[in-house]
Amino acid sequence: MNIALIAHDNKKDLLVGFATAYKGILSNHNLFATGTTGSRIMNETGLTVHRFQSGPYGGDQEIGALVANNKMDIVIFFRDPLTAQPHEPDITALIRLCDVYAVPLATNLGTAEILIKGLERGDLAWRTIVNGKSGEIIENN
Ligand SMILES: O=C(CO)COP(=O)(O)O
Repeated sequence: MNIALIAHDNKKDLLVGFATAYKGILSNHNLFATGTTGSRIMNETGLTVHRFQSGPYGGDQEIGALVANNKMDIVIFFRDPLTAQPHEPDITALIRLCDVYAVPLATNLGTAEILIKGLERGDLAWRTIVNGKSGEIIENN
């Protein structure tokens, strides 16, 4: 499965902790992230992550494009609800596209844990059936 990992600055520690805790599961999948989030996950967990632009420079939109092409299976986006972001329209657009395409989206730790445990249990196998085998969208991740 293709999994996007994104966190705003105040949530990056939380996402790195999440990625560390679930490294065993995440390492079986293709991971994608916005720029700074991806760097931190790679440096602090050792996981391989394909990095897009930083969020304010278009990273959310790049991930949104994959969602719109049904090539992203899960989005874990720990957004910061207490801090205004300069690229708020991009954030809203990504969340909207997840809803348009019924892509499982977790915006907080509680939901992310349920999602990752469901992934491990095979609850998301329907996505492979619907979309075909994922993982070939970007070879050099
Ligand atoms: O701003 C972001 C998501 O909206 C995250 O971007 P970075 O991972 O580059 O900090």
